[in-house]
Amino acid sequence: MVLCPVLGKLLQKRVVLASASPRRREILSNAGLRFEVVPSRFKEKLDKASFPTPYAYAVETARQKALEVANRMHQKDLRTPDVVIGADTIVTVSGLILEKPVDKQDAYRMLSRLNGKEHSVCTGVAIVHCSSKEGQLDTEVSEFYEETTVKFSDLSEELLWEYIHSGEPMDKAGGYGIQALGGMLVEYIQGDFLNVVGFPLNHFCKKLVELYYPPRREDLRRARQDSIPPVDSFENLSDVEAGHSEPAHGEAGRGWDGPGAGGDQQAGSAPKADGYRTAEPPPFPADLLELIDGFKASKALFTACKLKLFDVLKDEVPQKAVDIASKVDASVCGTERLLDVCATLGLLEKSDRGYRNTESSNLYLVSDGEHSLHDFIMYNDQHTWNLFTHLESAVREGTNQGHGALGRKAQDLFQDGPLQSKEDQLRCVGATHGLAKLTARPAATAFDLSRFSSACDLGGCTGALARELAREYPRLQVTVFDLPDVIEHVSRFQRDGPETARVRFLAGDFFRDSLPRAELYVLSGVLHGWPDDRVHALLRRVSDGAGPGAGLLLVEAVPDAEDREARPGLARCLDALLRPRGRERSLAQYRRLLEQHGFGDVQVAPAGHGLAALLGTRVAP
Ligand SMILES: C[S@@+](CC[C@H](N)C(=O)[O-])C[C@H]1O[C@@H](n2cnc3c(N)ncnc32)[C@H](O)[C@@H]1O
Repeated sequence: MVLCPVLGKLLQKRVVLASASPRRREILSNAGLRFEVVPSRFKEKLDKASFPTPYAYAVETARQKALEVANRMHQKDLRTPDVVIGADTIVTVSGLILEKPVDKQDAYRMLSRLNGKEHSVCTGVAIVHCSSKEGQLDTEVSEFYEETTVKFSDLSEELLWEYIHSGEPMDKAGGYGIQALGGMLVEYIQGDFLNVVGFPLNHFCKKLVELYYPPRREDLRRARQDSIPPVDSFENLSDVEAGHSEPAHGEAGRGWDGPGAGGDQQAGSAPKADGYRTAEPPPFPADLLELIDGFKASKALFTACKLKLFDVLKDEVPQKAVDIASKVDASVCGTERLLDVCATLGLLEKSDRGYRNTESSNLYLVSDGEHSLHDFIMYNDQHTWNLFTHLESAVREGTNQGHGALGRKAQDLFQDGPLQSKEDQLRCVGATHGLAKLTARPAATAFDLSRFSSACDLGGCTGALARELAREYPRLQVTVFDLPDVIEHVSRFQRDGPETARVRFLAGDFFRDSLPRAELYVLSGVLHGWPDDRVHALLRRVSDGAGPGAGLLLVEAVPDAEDREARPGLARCLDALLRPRGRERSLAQYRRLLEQHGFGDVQVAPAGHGLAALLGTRVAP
């Protein structure tokens, strides 16, 4: 839905956002704008001292970013974009400009500077209108900036470091993101919230009003006597009222009222049944094309990980394609193309000196990093990719396709014990570890568990959640209970920490072997993998071993209506159709399972990333 009629003015145009920021992308797409994303390669290295004000610097950076994309697309594409939007957000405190932190120490320096004080967040925005005349690119640039004042609370060192370790500060100006965890640091703001997130939508719309609905002649005549009234409202404007449909400086005669633009059809341009005029081309389906190409982007990432490109580039020093190609034993032309695609996807930075990892690639894509998702990506490449080639039959038959995709007989999939090669097992363990590292902290802190002194994480894999629990509750001893084939690999995923001594690993089968005694049992991401009879069998065993007052903590993805609308929910919904065994269950169904097995007083809390946590207490039998 187009929320603001003036944005409808851009619907028939090829609009490009010259920014890799997911936050800007979200703000603009939530407002109904359709656009392509082409991250700018302009390096933010203008001499700050040469600008009279910080906002002049932000506006110029935004302008350069947008112009770089406009020029590149004009040279490389058959179609020049109509509008390119560039933006640059900076944080200033006591006259100093803070951009994105380069590492954790830098993030600490920035956040300490902001601690307990007011600072200013300024976003410069450039709207570049492009046209091509005899093969030459012609551009007209409109620019503006928006400033918001933000006040941080007095924050402890501990909190600052905890926030830094969450990884959130790294790709954000000033080292914090107000829309997520960073919101906790902020006492108040004065001004536009979305400006702090990364894009001043309100001012952007006002600017479009200025451009697309310039004052009428009679207004100008009146304005000669009075002063020009500021544009402070855009909600009620329509083409009919304003009598214009192109920017003041744009090409004439291409007016089109897109759906939601609020304009009437004009005489002589018969509307078709789908609402578009016969003579006008329909809007460029950028979102659809992006969706069609989506699998190529995933496969490019999978291939780059398989070749270990990100391992080669983990040093800060940029490297040339030819050197990278020889290190990964691949062709120079193929490697160069893949590197360019990775740079376009925002996974690498490209400069005259070569390619290098972004901060986020160093963190998540290098294969041996503490937070590496390499195994998870490889698992998706090798297993999930194949599984999804069976989506059509899964949808037609309404059954899981694990047997087809994995080449096994259906009944084998319900066997306990090892089903895969050692190499596959290790990859599965690594994949589970990578994901569990992302979700462990919110799961461990969803409830106050300080009343328990012992816990047993059933199917706890490498102990990612167990370690978070031990870190959060200093008197808690945690046993991780998992299959022998898994426990065999866990040492590869351990790092030293003060909690290490309070986490132990025990090999066993939770359907057959006796379960360790504990005050708190944990089942995280386990139950959805089993059909009802197995879930009841497992819960019966847990319930039999738990004394009155013992806790059972469940952490599971819960597919509710809202979740299905979100992308991760959508993917999980299809996963559930394709996975070999197990089933999705609602929050109410999990709650009922707990109660059926003697766990009452069930509390529910969100555990982040679409997961829910449920905590039940064993009632006396
Ligand atoms: C999807 S993983 C969840 C891992 C972890 N709890 C988490 O939250 O990320 C399921 C875990 O259950 C373990 N598991 C499966 N069957 C088991 C059994 N019969 N006995 C013990 N553990 C088992 C698997 O080895 C795996 O580590």
